[in-house]
Amino acid sequence: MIENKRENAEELPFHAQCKPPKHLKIVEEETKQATLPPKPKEGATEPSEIVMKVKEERKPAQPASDEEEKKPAVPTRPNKTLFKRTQRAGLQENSVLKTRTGQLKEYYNLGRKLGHGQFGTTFLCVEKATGKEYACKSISKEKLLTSDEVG
Ligand SMILES: Nc1ncnc2c1ncn2[C@@H]1O[C@H](COP(=O)(O)OP(=O)(O)OP(=O)(O)O)[C@@H](O)[C@H]1O
Repeated sequence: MIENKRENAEELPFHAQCKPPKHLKIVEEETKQATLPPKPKEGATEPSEIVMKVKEERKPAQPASDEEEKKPAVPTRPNKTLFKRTQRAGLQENSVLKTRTGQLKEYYNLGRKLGHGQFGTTFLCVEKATGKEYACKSISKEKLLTSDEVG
C-alpha cells in the first residue's frame, strides 16, 4: 500500500508528497516505546490512529508515577500547620521566662475566675507584698508556639 502510494505520489504535484513518509517513521518509534504487541503494518496507512492508541495506553500507567512525584511537591501540610498556628495563642516560646520565678502562689493569692478566652482562663490575683490586684491568665503549654513553628 505504501509503495503504491509513493509511486502514485511521484506522479502527483511535488508539494503534496513529502510529508506522509516522515509521519510513518515517528509512529513506529512510539509504538516500540510503549511495548505494544506488534501489529500488522496495514495500520501504517493511518499513522494518526496508531498515535492515539499509544497515548491512551500510557495515561492509566502514568497517574501512579505522577502522584508519587507530586506528593512531596504538593504543599498540603504547610497549609495545615498554618491553620494550626491560627488556633494558638500567638505567644512565642522565647517570650516565656527562662529562669525560675518560684511558685505563683508564693507571691500571689489567686482569686475568682474573671473569665476565659479561646486559649486559657483568667483569674484575679493579688500580690501578697503590695496587695495590688492583677489579672492572671493561665494558658496551656500546647497553645504556645515553638521556635520551629515561628520560622
Ligand atoms: N484585667 C482584667 N480585669 C477584669 N477582667 C478581665 C481582665 N482580663 C480579662 N478579664 C476577663 O477574662 C476574660 C478572658 O480574658 P482573655 O484575655 O483570656 O480574653 P481573650 O483575649 O478573648 O482570650 P483569648 O485570647 O484566649 O481568646 C475576659 O473576657 C474578661 O471578662
